[in-house]
Amino acid sequence: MTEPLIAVEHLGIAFPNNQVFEDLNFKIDRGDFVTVIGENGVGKTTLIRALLGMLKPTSGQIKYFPNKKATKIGYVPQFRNLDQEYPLTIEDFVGLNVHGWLPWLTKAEHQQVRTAMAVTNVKKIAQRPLGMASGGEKQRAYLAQAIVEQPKLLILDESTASLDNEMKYELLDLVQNLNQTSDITVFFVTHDLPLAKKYAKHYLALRPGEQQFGDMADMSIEQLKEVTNV
Ligand SMILES: Nc1ncnc2c1ncn2[C@@H]1O[C@H](COP(=O)(O)OP(=O)(O)OP(=O)(O)O)[C@@H](O)[C@H]1O
Repeated sequence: MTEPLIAVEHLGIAFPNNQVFEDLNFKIDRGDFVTVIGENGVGKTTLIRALLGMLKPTSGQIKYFPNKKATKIGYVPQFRNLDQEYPLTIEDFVGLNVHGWLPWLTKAEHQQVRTAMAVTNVKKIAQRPLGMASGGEKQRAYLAQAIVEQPKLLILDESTASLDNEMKYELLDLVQNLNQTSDITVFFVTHDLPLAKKYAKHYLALRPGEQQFGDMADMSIEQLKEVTNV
């Protein structure tokens, strides 16, 4: 049996007076494209924070293969409009996620930034201040920033919410391309079931106190709705 990228085993997470997860179990295989669906407040963001190592489980564990350090994670947040005055260019913004030894970017690191911009289709607008970019361009810049250090896992946290249809599909086409060509495993949190159905290979449906993990091919959109509604 091949090793997964991440295994979540008997995970429990509790806040004061709120047990979000009690016994959550699933695996993310290398190369997978997993969508996470569930009602508001069921714990999707909490799960992301735990995967990123920002929240300590109250029980159970998250195992990273071969180890946590080698399992670099890129993160694309939900779209929020940045101020037009936001001064950094798209190229500067993507470069923020390069953590080299020197305080400035080396030639190789500049090349890394250019590669990330090329595959996310923002290279032509590299010198545009990020605040002046359109919604879709901003999300593509976030995607470029998330992949610039070649993560193994890319987490999309409702990254397509508030984008219009064309931009949503454009962003997810790029993500699918990265998934298929660059050894990037995708963990996509969304409320958009048609989008999840089109791109994901597996789904993780969260409900209070239970979860269901399965093949997306086996599920219709109606069935996806059923497994997430309480
Ligand atoms: N730091 C915290 N302290 C206390 N309770 C919290 C904290 N963070 C989240 N919660 C609670 O944990 C539960 C899960 O929240 P979470 O944000 O993970 O849900 P979600 O599925 O991402 O929701 P949404 O779809 O609305 O984004 C909620 O009841 C929330 O109020």
